[in-house]
Amino acid sequence: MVVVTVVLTAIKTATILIGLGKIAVLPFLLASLAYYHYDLFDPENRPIAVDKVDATYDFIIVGSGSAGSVIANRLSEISGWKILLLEAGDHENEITDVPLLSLYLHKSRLDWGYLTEPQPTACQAMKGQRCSWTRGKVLGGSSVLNTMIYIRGNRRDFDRWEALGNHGWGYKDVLPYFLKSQDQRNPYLAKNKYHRTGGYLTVQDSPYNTPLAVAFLEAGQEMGYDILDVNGEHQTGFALFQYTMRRGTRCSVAKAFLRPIRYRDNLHISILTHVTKVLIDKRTKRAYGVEFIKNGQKYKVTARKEVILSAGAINTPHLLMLSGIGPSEHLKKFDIDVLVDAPGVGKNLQDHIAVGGVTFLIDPPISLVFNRLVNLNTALRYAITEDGPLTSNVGLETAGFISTKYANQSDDWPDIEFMLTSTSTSADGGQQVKRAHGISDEYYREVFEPINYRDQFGVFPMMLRPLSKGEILLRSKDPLVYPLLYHNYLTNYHDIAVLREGVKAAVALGETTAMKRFGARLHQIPAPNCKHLPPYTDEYWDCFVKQYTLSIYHYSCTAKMGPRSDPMAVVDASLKVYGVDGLRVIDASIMPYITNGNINAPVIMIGEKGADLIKQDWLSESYPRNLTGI
Ligand SMILES: Cc1cc2nc3c(=O)[nH]c(=O)nc-3n(C[C@H](O)[C@H](O)[C@H](O)COP(=O)(O)OP(=O)(O)OC[C@H]3O[C@@H](n4cnc5c(N)ncnc54)[C@H](O)[C@@H]3O)c2cc1C
Repeated sequence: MVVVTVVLTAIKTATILIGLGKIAVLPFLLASLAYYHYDLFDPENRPIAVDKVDATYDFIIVGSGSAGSVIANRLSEISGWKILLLEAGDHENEITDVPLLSLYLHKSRLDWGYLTEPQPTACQAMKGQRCSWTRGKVLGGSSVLNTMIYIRGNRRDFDRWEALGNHGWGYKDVLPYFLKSQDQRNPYLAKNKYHRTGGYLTVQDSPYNTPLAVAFLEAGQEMGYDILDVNGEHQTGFALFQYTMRRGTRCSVAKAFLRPIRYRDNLHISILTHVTKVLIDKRTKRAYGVEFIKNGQKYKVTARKEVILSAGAINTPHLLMLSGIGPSEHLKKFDIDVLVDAPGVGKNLQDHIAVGGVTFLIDPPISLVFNRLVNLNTALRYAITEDGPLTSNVGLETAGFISTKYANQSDDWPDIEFMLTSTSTSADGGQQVKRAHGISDEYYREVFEPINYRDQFGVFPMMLRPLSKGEILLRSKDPLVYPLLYHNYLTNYHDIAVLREGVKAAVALGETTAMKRFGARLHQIPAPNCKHLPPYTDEYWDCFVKQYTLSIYHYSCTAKMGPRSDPMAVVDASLKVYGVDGLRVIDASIMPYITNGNINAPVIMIGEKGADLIKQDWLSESYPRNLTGI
């Protein structure tokens, strides 16, 4: 009876909350899960959320994403401190656990649903020329919607941060914080000094790979690259992805860092709570609390020690500006009292973009064709043996870090990451990928519809160190009105050139013997806006990269860390906001430059290190200075 009730509730959640009713196999999947994995369904497993918050806390954390959840865990280790974690979204659910279904979460109620302003330089294949900036609005933040790829970046990223004047952020300083979180389940990797077991965050290999995963590795070797651990000594080369997964299901930060501490009574978590402003004393310039809306009511809560903004690289600068910290002329236009003129807030926005549509058709039926895979058999495999196609991260199987001619070839700092997928845009017949990426009907119809449901693989070349920078501006002083998002992608010609070379290398990968074995051939229908240009020329590719420009959702750097001498720096190396006491930013916003790879692991590291910086400031001298715990 309990199982039946749980299944019915789960189906209701899946259909009403995130609109998954269209997957016919869903009820069966959920029933199998409930039967074999009651623990995953058990609502008692979830972090406990309070209905009402108290009047005051020691620390208030805004946002429970990849950084915020870590901070909530680490600060509440100190039993004498009382912590409040405020999150605009709701709990995760059973569907957010299933790796293959993550695209269904885009544009659902678990996504803020941001769209960029139309700009002519990129996303020309998208509806209204707007890029979809998917962002988690749920306990666990974007770690609940992401594709779980675990990449730490390159040691040079952090050494560059330090060289800018951010003492304590060099690679040797941050490596212990990557290790602190990690529970590496691959026994071979766990043995090397770059990995560790025993942390809260489970990192594992995919339980399921298609034959294409290994073929991609072989293709990389044929192109002259090594197969290596991309989170180890060197980065240039090919590898199967490592994922933040646990036994074939998503290991979000809520699962990793909040569930195990659900009984800590000094941590209060309030969900469906939208913070609208940081309260700052105008005279002393000290942050003393926040204002928020819950159940349609406005509330205030105060902090004895600090307010910590971990609302992510879009919402953190938005909140700073609403609170009077930002470019003064811009704030004045909206009649916002300027407390700190901080010109860097919302600027320096960096993201990783990839080129979509580099699709290869193949002959054997070995790729992830959606309607072939989501069936009773795969549902049972997922539920009983924790593997099978449902554990695939939407086909992302292999990484390739390569250097184009624009990177220093003798250095190990690649400028392109191939995301090699055993599926591609039209393998689901235009149902999910098209919707998630926001591709226009006309573009899809002309380019992809002719190969709906065909066996295919994709090479998504992602540019790692963009020079084009976007910005976030207020649209209104009403905190519930979304800000203006300008991506400015490809406004620096260098970025077009790097991506073009990335596409050429992707085409070359399809020509390797390893891929030709499957009859690989490039899908040739030209991009509609570029068909006047001769194919395979630089002019054609330069046009092509501006069409299906795909954000990889790594917005960052919008409240950057830097020394006081840098007028655009928003926080110092302790992540304290310049010009205000009692306020820190700890999330993807603080990166001065985006890291060389997918950024979830670096943001978790920032959460770990940020929590330690707080402890170092507030705990007595006798408290251990090295808090990495390893
Ligand atoms: C679809 C998708 C796929 C991705 N895939 C990968 C991947 O495979 N690998 C990888 O490394 N990275 C990936 N990323 C990126 C990575 O997940 C994010 O960069 C990272 O989670 C950002 O962490 P954060 O703490 O800065 O922000 P978030 O995790 O976004 O957390 C911010 C939290 O703050 C809450 N919040 C915001 N405003 C308010 C407010 N006013 N009041 C209360 N709460 C608020 C939000 O609801 C959210 O929960 C992906 C991201 C997305 C969206």
